[in-house]
Amino acid sequence: MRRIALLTAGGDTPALNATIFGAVERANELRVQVVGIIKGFGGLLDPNVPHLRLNPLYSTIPELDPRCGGTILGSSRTYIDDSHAGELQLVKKRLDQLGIEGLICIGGDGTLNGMQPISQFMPCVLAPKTIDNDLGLNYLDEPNEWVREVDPESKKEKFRKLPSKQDLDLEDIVNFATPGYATAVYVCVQGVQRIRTTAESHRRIAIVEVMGRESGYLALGAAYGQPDIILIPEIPLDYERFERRVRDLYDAQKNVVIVIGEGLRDQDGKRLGDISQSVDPAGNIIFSGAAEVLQNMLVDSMGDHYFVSRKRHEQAAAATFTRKIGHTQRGGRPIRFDRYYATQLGGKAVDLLVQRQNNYVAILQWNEQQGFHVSSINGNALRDSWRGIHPRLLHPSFYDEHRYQPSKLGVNYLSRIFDNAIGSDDLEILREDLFDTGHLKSRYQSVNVGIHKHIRYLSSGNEEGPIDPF
Ligand SMILES: Nc1ncnc2c1ncn2[C@@H]1O[C@H](COP(=O)(O)OP(=O)(O)OP(=O)(O)O)[C@@H](O)[C@H]1O
Ligand SMILES: O=P(O)(O)OC[C@H]1O[C@](O)(CO)[C@@H](O)[C@@H]1O
Repeated sequence: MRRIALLTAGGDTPALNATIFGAVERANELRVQVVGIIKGFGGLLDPNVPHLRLNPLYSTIPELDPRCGGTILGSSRTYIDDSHAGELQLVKKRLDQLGIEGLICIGGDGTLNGMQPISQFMPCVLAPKTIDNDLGLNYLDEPNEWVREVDPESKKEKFRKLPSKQDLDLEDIVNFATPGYATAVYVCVQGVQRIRTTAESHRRIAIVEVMGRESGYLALGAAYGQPDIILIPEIPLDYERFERRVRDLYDAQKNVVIVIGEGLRDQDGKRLGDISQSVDPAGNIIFSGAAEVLQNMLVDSMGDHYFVSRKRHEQAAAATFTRKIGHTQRGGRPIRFDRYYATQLGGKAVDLLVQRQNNYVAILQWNEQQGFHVSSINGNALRDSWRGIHPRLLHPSFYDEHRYQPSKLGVNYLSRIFDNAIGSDDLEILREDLFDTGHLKSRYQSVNVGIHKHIRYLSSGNEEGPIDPF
């Protein structure tokens, strides 16, 4: 393979540039040219196909820094409709015009779905990324535990995961952790710790919402910040029991810190934050505040009287507050775990592609004997009976729903990832860089400005035949 393309799709993560870097460095060694496609699958749907050379003369462009968060290629959730034959034909034609022989998509479960139709006409490999840590399987048989149902009201097709049929063994997990997850947890933990001391001082109940639309991995990881209660999307909220626990904790310690995953559901399976019906281009529902809904429930059921009787607050509303860690989870410098394994997974994706392992996924595995190591799996192994790929849900054995905390196995899982996740340079950068006086004197230099100068468009080449971007 002489020339490959690479794109990043879905929500960004702090480790995307590290994955791109790993892929480009490996391509340099193998003398493979790498073309970056701008803004995910959207770049392939755009008739101009904005793209850039990532390694002219087999040397990586200086703008590609594995220590910088985000993606220099930009990302989108633009949907390629494979039922629209003409759309796929256009994508094929455009990739052919660029002389592309294989495609690496860096993304999560959605991106792997989006890659499927393209892999019908061109070798494709997925390099994993997602802060949600939901790309992969708890065990190989898991795709067979999804069932298809038709919603009686909307008549729309829905997929539901049946209860796990298998106990979990950490060594069975397919893709133990995904680049982006560790840094996002690092940010959540710092957020929870900072919220705690102010909740303590002001005798308040804090509800901290973290991302993870389907899966509770981020909420579970936030346990390092020692919240009192963790609520995850996989376990429907038993409100009465939860409220009793909140009262007990508040009586004892005059403050409570609660972490909730944004996709938290009630007993009827309805998501608390799902109060708007809007969806993004990938079809994901845009959530609008599970934390606020939970706060309102506490305000209503505990009432002002509860807080007044304890001489702590005049009103329940003033005694409770919500904070979303929000997009800070997705941004900034990746910590060592992410940098190191993202780079390796990028390199592995190039190896798989040049070996023409079509529709393969580069994965990060863990076992007692080897520790973490990169490996691969055929994308078909992640597909259900209807050929769809689903987000990996947090296995119930990772969570102790009675204590609202990680279970023993959950602690074991997290400690494999986080025991050694931070490098000394991650700490040193704080001391050296955060209060650099230079930051006060110079404006932020966006990498987009430099990258923009490299971007080329298909329309500037010969539309009829292959163009040579190199
Ligand atoms: N079922 C699907 N079929 C075709 N394309 C899909 C499908 N699901 C998602 N995609 C496309 O894949 C891309 C990424 O999807 P999505 O936004 O769900 O993110 P992701 O890859 O799951 O990563 P993350 O969860 O970290 O955001 C989008 O461009 C989206 O349109
Ligand atoms: O950046 P957006 O489009 O608001 O997406 C937010 C979503 O992206 C993710 O970070 C990754 O899919 C989710 O955890 C979150 O729900």
